Amino acid sequence: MSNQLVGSDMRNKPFGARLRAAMDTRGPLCVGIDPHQHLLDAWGLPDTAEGLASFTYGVVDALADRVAVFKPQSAFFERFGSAGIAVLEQATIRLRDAGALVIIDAKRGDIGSTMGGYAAAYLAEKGPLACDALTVSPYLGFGSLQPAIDVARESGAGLFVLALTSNPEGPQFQTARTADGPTVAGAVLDGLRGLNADADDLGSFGAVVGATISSTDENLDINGPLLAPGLGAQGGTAEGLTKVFGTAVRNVVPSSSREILGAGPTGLQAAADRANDAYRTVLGY
Ligand SMILES: O=c1ccn([C@@H]2O[C@H](COP(=O)(O)O)[C@@H](O)[C@H]2O)c(=O)[nH]1
Repeated sequence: MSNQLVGSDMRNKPFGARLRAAMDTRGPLCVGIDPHQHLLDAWGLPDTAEGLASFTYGVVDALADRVAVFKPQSAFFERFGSAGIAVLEQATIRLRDAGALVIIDAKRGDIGSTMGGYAAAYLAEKGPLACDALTVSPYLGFGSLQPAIDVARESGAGLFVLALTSNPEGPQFQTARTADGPTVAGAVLDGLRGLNADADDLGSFGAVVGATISSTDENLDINGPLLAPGLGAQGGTAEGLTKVFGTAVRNVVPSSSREILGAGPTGLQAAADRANDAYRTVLGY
């Protein structure tokens, strides 16, 4: 597989352009790296920072040059304190060096001045956990994300803002109406549409929309990527993506963690290739 698609020649392009190029070349699959305790057990690894490292680097070595996008789940690295964060840091560097894109799933969200701290850690070009994109939470107000938006624009990174999450509790807040009329999710999508208005093909500011939501009346045409977790273990299917995303389906980044990781170290490549083929067909790659 080629390492060139998002390699050094593309690092100066905005996240959206790099994402489109990576998905065009390697297929749309995003592999979630979620080292659950039960998966460490299943892989015959101890529930320690060393076990975490073997698991994570096993995924990196098997898939870094054949999958376009990876989404490490920060919670499972934080579980091991600084030693776990060091593994996340190393894995991110190795994946990016192999030409893959890394979305760190940390769902950060705070008052604007504090968002600047998160942006410096994850989104600034030389940040200690510099990645291609970060998941963020808009529940302190869409405007509270501005410092992260500013840093992302400057460094060419991207953001994925929670809109319609895959968990059954999500609608309690996300489908509630704001004082201005749209739902909370609708207001998030409107904000993203504005941020991506000038982007050529795919903007760098995406939404998280679960593959499990079955359908929505919200307008998902935001000229930006739509990160779709919830596939496999949570019940979402490749075929169901067309129903959820309609005309925006080509901008979907289908993300699957346990379904792929559960194949074990020797089954990873076949599981990823199988999933990628299924998503290629449905998303039109
Ligand atoms: O709405 C959301 C947002 C994020 N996630 C995260 O994605 C993975 C899903 O893991 P699976 O094993 O493929 O179910 C996990 O890290 C979640 O925190 C989500 O599921 N839904």
